Amino acid sequence: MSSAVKELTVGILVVSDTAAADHATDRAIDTLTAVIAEANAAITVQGASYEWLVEERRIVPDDKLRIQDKLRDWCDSKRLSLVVTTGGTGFGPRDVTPEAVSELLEKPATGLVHGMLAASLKITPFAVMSRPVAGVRKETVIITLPGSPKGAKENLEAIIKLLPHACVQAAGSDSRSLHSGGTIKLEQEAGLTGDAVASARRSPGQHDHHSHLHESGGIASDNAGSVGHSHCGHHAPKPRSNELSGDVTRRHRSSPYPMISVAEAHKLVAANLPILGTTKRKVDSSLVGYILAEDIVAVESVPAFRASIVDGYAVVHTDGAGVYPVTAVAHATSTSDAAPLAAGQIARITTGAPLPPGATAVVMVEDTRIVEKTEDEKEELRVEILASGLEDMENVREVGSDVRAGQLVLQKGAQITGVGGEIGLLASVGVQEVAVYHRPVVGVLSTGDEVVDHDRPGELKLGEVRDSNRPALIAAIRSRGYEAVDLGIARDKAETLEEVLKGALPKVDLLITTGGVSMGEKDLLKPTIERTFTGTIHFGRVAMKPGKPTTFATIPAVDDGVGKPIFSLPGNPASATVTFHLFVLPALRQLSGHIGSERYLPTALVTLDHDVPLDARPEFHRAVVTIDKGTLQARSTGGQRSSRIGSMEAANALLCLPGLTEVGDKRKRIPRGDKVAALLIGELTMSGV
Ligand SMILES: Nc1nc2c(c(=O)[nH]1)N[C@H]1C(S)=C(S)[C@@H](COP(=O)(O)OP(=O)(O)OC[C@H]3O[C@@H](n4cnc5c(N)ncnc54)[C@H](O)[C@@H]3O)O[C@H]1N2
Ligand code: MOO
Ligand SMILES: [Mg+2]
Repeated sequence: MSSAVKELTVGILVVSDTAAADHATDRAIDTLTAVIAEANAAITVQGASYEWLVEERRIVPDDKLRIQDKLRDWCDSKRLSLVVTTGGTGFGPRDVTPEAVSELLEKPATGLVHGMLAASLKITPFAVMSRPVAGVRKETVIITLPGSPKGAKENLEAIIKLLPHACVQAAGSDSRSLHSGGTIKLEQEAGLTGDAVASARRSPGQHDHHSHLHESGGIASDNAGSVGHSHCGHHAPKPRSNELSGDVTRRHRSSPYPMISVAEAHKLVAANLPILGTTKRKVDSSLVGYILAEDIVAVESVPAFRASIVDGYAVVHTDGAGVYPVTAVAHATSTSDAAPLAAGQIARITTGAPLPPGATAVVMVEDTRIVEKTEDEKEELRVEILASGLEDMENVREVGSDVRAGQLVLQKGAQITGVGGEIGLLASVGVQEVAVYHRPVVGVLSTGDEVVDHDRPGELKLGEVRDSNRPALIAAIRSRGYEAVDLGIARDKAETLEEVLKGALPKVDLLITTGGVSMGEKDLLKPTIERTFTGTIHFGRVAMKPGKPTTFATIPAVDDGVGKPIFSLPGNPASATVTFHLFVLPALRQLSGHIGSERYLPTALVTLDHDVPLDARPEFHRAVVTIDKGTLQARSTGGQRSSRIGSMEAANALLCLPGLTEVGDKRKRIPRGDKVAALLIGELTMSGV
């Protein structure tokens, strides 16, 4: 495959004892990756277009041999175009980077050193305390940057515009290190920790994420970017996934997807969902779950007439206590001209009935006594009013006293709940149709040669697995009021997957697939999304258990439609259901009009009924939360292995447990009685019921 844009591959080597001991302390990789990504716009050298591609990131201690080892690998074997080191350039006894680099350089590049120093001196006189070196080894340009992310950034920015020229020259015109866009390097290798440092390819303006295993597994606060189409004029990143060729020796041996935190994943989802349109719907029970796309004002007043609040007698309130003739009867039916009431008269009236003209209050029947009846005893002729000191309009609902015509009754963004209040309100004020946000239609696809329909008769053959993900997810989707389209099972063949996705995408607003997202050679989803559908994979690994390979991608809009979000969830059944509740449900809620933190399921602090062990990764531990004398008590559902769908049985909460890396290895369990945050995924029940 050839392309006009050639790649200049980059390695970032952080030299720091501190960062090597705890990768979480490193900020340089993110900073430098961002500088490089920003420099990517329109690089041309001798008429050819290039782009930077950060292919290696590594953290090593201040150790000359370790530094040199990496440099030899990156320059001699991997033939990267550029290596930037950061750290170890000071005067301290452990600062050895310039020495380590100098010994390996074949050609020094004093000009680059001058450029960096001159730029730094403009900012701080302390630049003289830095000892940068730069030069060429084989086809690779190497530069050393100071250790502080700020200093490293300033130095790199000072020379980055010139570096493409230096790299192209160092490589020779058709060097093997200038890869055509779209090719994958076979030599790509694992990061030092696998998780902590992974290579990523990003286009300018896109965020880059490397591991933050220490970050909380909790829910992102609502500071996501604007919601819109996924391709906002940026060109898509180059595919990172395995090739579709099926050649097992060409697959990755470490995941090319950076491990990001749950909070980062939430932000990426929120920022990359499309906006679905609005639609008009009748006010009836089918409106439950929809979110209003307009402010609603009352068409009519409630009550529409002056109405009695009680059963009793309409009176002129100034008449006071005494015996009065009953001159009329007012029932709660539609009557035209009711007979007017004069002072000294009363009229029998029922709750909700219109007050006769002239009446100014109603006395409850309990506060009256019959004085005289008709001969057949069917009607009352005279009644004694026992109550005195009545107020004007006592026991009367004035016209519009509940809601006035024209009054705002529901605001745009309000959800029509199954509790009934909103539908009742709309119905009462004469609103018969409302504009609501479209509710996403969700396609659910299982993948895997081993997966068979759950209701297939007969025994399972060796290796076969009944499809539990599809029925479980479809049930979860429908129970939340969204339409689910059952897309069946796709076999592990690139063409099949492609065909199924092509057929399904136009029919759905969001697609969920399960299986085939990890490291197996039959894990075809990521390459199919990236290569066949030119989709963008926003993340392909999340620091969480279960659900590590959770993948979120968007496929660009075709014609004048909107882009389609795809969640490729892990095949393991507990992983699929947990990640559905954690990521997909908030996405569905956002698509259907929930804004801000409302898109997330609620969380509450719950008290542990027993000790809970911690995992290395932040864990979403399935639990049953019950209300016990007003407090929330949590009990684990037992074995939490990702394959065990039984861990979701009866679960109504996911305990958000920190990873061991976050709490320090000493605290291996959270003791009984401690409170932890729990994501409430189901209804709460009373304990002992
Ligand atoms: N070398 C590595 N292997 C694995 C890693 C890793 O990081 N490196 N991650 C593991 C984790 S964590 C998970 S989770 C799984 C995810 O696997 P995939 O998403 O690729 O899913 P499959 O390989 O297709 O299947 C996994 C498992 O789930 C069963 N499955 C699949 N679909 C269904 C279904 N619809 N209903 C019921 N069960 C299903 C399937 O038979 C497998 O047993 O990868 C680990 N591997
Ligand atoms: O992340 Mo996987 O879902 O633990 O088994
Ligand atoms: Mg797999």
